Amino acid sequence: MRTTGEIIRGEGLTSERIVTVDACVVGTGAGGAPVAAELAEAGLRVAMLEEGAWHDADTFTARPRDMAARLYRDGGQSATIGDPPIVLPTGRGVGGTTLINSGTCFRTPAHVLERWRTRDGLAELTEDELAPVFDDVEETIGVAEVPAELAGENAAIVRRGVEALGFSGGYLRRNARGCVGSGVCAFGCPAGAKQHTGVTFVPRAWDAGAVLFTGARVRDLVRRGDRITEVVAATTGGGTLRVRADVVVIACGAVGSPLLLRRNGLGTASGQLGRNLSIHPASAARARMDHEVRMWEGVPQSYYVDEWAADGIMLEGIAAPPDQAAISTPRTGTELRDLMLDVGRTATFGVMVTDEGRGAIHRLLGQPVLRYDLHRDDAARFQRGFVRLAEIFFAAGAREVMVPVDGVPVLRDGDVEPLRAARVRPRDLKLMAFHPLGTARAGADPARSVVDGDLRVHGLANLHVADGSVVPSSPGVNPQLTIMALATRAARRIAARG
Ligand SMILES: Cc1cc2nc3c(=O)[nH]c(=O)nc-3n(C[C@H](O)[C@H](O)[C@H](O)COP(=O)(O)OP(=O)(O)OC[C@H]3O[C@@H](n4cnc5c(N)ncnc54)[C@H](O)[C@@H]3O)c2cc1C
Repeated sequence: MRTTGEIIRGEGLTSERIVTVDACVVGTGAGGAPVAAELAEAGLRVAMLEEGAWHDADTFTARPRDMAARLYRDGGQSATIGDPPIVLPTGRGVGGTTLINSGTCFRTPAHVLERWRTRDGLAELTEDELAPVFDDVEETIGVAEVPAELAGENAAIVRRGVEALGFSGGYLRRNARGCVGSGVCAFGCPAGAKQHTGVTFVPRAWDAGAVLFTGARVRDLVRRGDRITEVVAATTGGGTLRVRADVVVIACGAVGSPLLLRRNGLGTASGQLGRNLSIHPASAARARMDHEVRMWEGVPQSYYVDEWAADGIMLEGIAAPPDQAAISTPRTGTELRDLMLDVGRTATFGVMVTDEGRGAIHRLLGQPVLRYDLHRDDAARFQRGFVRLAEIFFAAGAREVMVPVDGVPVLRDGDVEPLRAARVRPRDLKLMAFHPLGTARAGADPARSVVDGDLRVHGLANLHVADGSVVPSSPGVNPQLTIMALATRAARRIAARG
């Protein structure tokens, strides 16, 4: 497989350019790139349009403050408004958010597929139907379990606690061939190990003749009857790119796709476009240990605890280099200074919740606005998750545990009662989220969903959406494999229809 192919950069497109292809795929993240690869390999002439740039791994500095501005939309500062406000970063570049994600890979759980079949009428999404698709996706992106020696002491601490208490946990499966544990997955893998879609599916598409346009922000979708005839993008060079195609696939992510469709008056019939936003809200607790942890050494997200997955609570590794840890620690002044002086002996671990709450996406003054209020049942899940995580840390020998919950003191001497007894409201929590989903959800009923089971927009013959926005409900696990599998399956169905 090639690692580079034909890139037409938007900076060089300063006037109008018209391109005619069989298929136009907008966005090169977890959804778009697999579609482009599949359609090109099926013999279609494919154009990939990506708003962001192509980034070579050898330009990645491993310094969060350099890389966030380069690889994230809005420098990683995007957030929801609501109770509480939640930081919700996404990637921008060839590879989309897979370029800066942690590389964790879970298949869609069976009970989630069952829900999509019964609630959403997606009868064909069975484990048997999807198993070969997952196999193919995992082979393309090189999914394998993290070896213990790369997992780092941060994960080893939690593993010791989990084993002492008899809970269920394990090393995560990830897409990082030749990982050396650089510890900065979220800021562009400097070893080039992470197998994001820009270095896996995009080269597959290139090998089959596809062309990639970068710096091309799609704004308009020209409609004739029930078909989209032209995709129009503004280029970074100030030009206009017009792509005429028989098949159009929108894969701008769960924020970008509903906004693009709504701007063009498409997919709005059910009233569901832009609604049903789920985000898997997440947070992290810190533990001060008596020994050196150096949490930034090894794979930051290498271990998980799924003992309470049925209750919608997953614990997953999260760790950061010291500068990033300083930014993300919800403390100030001398308290922050003291914590940072001890950062070498600090362990962190995350709590992620399968959310009941749902948000919505709007556009205001040209900017996306995400409204999301944490459901009180989800606040209770965080409380239960933090109690369990604190118990795990104490079982592993933690001196003290800090949870990002207003009003809860630092926990000491193995005593989690101050946290268990607290009345935790949504506004008391400091949260982040990494998995926007559901804003153009798939379903059999056009009155309740935006796309059908083949990810085609209801009522339109050749317009598809293939990204996180089509995921019908919060899957409870990190979603990249789900998105890649749904996109791959949809592309195969498009190609088979001819
Ligand atoms: C820090 C972080 C860590 C994560 N870790 C994991 C993990 O370990 N495992 C996991 O499963 N998931 C993880 N995720 C989430 C996962 O990466 C995303 O769910 C997934 O990439 C979403 O895929 P997508 O196709 O919906 O969107 P994206 O991957 O975001 O791709 C959308 C692409 O469309 C482009 N685009 C947008 N608008 C336009 C436009 N108008 N014109 C042209 N192009 C456009 C964007 O620039 C972007 O490249 C993580 C996310 C973050 C932020």
